[in-house]
Amino acid sequence: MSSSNNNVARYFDTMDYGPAPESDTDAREWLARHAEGFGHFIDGRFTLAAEGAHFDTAEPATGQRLARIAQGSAKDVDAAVAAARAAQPGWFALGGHGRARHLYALARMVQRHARLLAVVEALDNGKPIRETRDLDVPLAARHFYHHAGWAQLQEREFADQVPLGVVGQIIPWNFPLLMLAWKIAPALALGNTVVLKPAEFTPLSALLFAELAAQAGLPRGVLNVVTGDGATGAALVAHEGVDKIAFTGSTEVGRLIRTATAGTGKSLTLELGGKSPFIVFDDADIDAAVEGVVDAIWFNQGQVCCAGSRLLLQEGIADDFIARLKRRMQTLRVGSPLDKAIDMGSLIDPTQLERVRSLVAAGVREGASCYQAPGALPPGGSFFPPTLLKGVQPASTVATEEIFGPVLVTMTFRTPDEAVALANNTRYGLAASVWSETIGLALGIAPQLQAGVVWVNATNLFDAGVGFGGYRESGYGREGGREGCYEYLKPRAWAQRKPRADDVAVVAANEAADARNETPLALPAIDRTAKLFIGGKQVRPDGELSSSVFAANGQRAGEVGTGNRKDIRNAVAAARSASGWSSATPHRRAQALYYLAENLSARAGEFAARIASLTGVAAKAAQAEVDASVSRLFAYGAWADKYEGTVHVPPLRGVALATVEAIGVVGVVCPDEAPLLSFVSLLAPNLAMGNRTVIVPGEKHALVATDFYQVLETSDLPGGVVNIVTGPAAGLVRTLAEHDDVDALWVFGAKELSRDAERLSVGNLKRTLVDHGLATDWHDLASGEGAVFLRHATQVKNIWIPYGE
Ligand SMILES: NC(=O)c1ccc[n+]([C@@H]2O[C@H](COP(=O)([O-])OP(=O)(O)OC[C@H]3O[C@@H](n4cnc5c(N)ncnc54)[C@H](O)[C@@H]3O)[C@@H](O)[C@H]2O)c1
Ligand SMILES: O=S(=O)(O)c1ccc(CO)cc1
Repeated sequence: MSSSNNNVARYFDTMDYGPAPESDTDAREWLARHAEGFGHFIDGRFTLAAEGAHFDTAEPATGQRLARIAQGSAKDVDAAVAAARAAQPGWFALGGHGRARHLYALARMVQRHARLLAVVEALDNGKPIRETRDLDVPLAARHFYHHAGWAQLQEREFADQVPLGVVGQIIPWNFPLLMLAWKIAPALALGNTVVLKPAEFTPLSALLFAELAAQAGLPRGVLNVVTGDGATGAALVAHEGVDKIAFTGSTEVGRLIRTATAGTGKSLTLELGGKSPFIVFDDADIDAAVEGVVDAIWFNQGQVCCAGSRLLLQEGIADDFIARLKRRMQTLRVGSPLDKAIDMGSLIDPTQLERVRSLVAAGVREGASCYQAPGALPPGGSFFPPTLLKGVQPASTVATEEIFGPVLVTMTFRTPDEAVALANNTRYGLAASVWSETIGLALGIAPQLQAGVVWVNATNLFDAGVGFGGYRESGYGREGGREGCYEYLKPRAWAQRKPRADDVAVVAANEAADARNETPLALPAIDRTAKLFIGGKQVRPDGELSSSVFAANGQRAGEVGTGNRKDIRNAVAAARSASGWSSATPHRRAQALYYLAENLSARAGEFAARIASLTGVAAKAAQAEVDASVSRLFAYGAWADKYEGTVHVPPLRGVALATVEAIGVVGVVCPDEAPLLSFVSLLAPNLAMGNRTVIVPGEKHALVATDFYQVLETSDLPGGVVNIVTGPAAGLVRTLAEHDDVDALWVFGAKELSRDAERLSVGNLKRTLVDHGLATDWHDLASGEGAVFLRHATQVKNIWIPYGE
């Protein structure tokens, strides 16, 4: 036998792979054309950095210098925002079809240059070419195709919405091209223009994309790329000409951005970290689940925010599962990113390598046993082997901290309830994976998981038509699908809101009444101190204090309790324990809302008199407010069983169920205007969608809300679903915003209240809906009622269910 035959025979013995390198010639030529250094991409061309600063990036897999990148300054950001601002009206004026053509051209462009993009991405990030070629690039193209479709349909599907304007987008290094696509495709499709800041480690695919997009005819200024580090990102966040910040990255930086944008009126979406559970029940297809784990934690070296990094095994199968997993780990190949036969490439950078190493060491110190796949790692880069930590305590560092590397921790559970408790034992809520051959069990677990995405017998499935995003401290907002589009739009009616001028509504209504020669209703002779309403009962305020509420004619109309921090805490505890409301059927919630409407209607005269005396509006106007409130309760009763999810059909054999879930406990602060209607308009969508509320009525006319206690008491709402705390809004907003058991906060009223709500909600990253002091016309259906409130009262969970053999 010849020696070459001998070699072939050896491969049959070992079943080993030889190297299969992808050519990097085109990528190196492109880099060579920019050897002098890249500028920022502003207004359709590369522009020298205003202050001339540059930094070098390195190839993670070799540590060698890769490119010279401009460090963006505030001046560069300014130029990019100015270009985006100048381009935005023309871009929107192109119309949906015009933008659809451009998005379609971008999709085709990504496909035409797929190989170059895949190689540049692998060089820049250190991830395997197999992943950039087969996942990142095709999925990026799919995002442009999908959003070309939304652009085409915009005038019909989003007729009541307008674009936000100029959007600042900041992305991380783990999926540089894909994150770019997730961000810019919806923003551009819906008529916004963009300033994008890629991560400092991986700016190349964004620069290449911008260059190619200009060649593909994207109008100048529509997409601008400013490179640089966190300081550049911070300058973009701070820029007054930006209408929205869309951020993907760490929870830590997400918090900084929440604080920096608070009170500025900028929209914000945050896609943050995760510590996702991978739950395997004892009736799962074990070999399939082992493959699932490989994909969940060793894909992209575990630098995946939705990585299934906590393996939760049912006790009876744990030993067998771990044994099979270890065998599989021995076959994983770590190597050069451009080698088509490897499974794992390099971590992004030596600092990340060091962080992963030290977290694994901490895990071992905390008592975990560590198993690492054997085999030499390539020299030079930031390689780390597939790692499994066993015997991990649920409260330990490695079980709670996002490692963002190829490190899996494992724990066991006995019952489904224990599995859910362990899975939800995290501050994050990005994704979860459930493995069981019993479909009823898997689909019963999915709604109980606090996560924006649940994969059943699968992991890491994505599609442009299926929204992606987190619960809890994994952030808010969705990318992809219809819900992702709303993140780049605002209601047309809200775009016209004007700053609230105190008493404007009352004065206008009085003038209108005078003009019609109507007499305001007489002041009812009531003088009592209204208590608070907590846990279904009227209770005295903790501080035993009250303050006067005055009628429009200046006379004292009554007293309301002055709620304090402790009252809010009691109200939140009552709301927390009324969790049954969130799982009540939509039919039940609808019935409760109709019944509230019935009870309010029965007292219509009483409420109209109260509104007229407190606000000074004419009898007819007061009656109209009560009628509108009854109608609003009906409207949300109607929506309760109609605002529901969708079945997506992504390109795989299976479906993704977009389910609409309650957020939990929502704090609501009401404005003074239209005291009954605004109160009902903010309460009812929350009730309809299953939230429990702690509601602070507008201070000035709070007696209207305290009269509502009787409507609540004669309703069939469980105690704790609606809690009402009267008192000065400023302090109560602060307490609600800082409370970690409040999941969302809606604040309508003075501008400063919005700022405080946003700034102080940073602790548990609660979702906020605030008006920035802009008055809402509560009588106008487009402004005061409907889907925008329902969207804010819910979060979408996508449950992926692949099927077939
Ligand atoms: N939820 C998701 O969809 C998702 C996706 C990918 C990554 N992530 C998360 O991203 C993190 C890893 O990425 P990273 O290390 O690049 O995150 P990072 O937060 O450090 O950086 C992300 C981006 O923010 C910029 N930045 C840093 N400081 C800033 C500041 N003060 N103001 C504005 N911008 C600033 C960076 O330059 C970079 O472009 C992980 O925590 C991971 O979970 C989340
Ligand atoms: O969870 S993320 O890190 O954002 C992420 C995005 C896309 C993909 C697609 O392969 C994987 C992970």
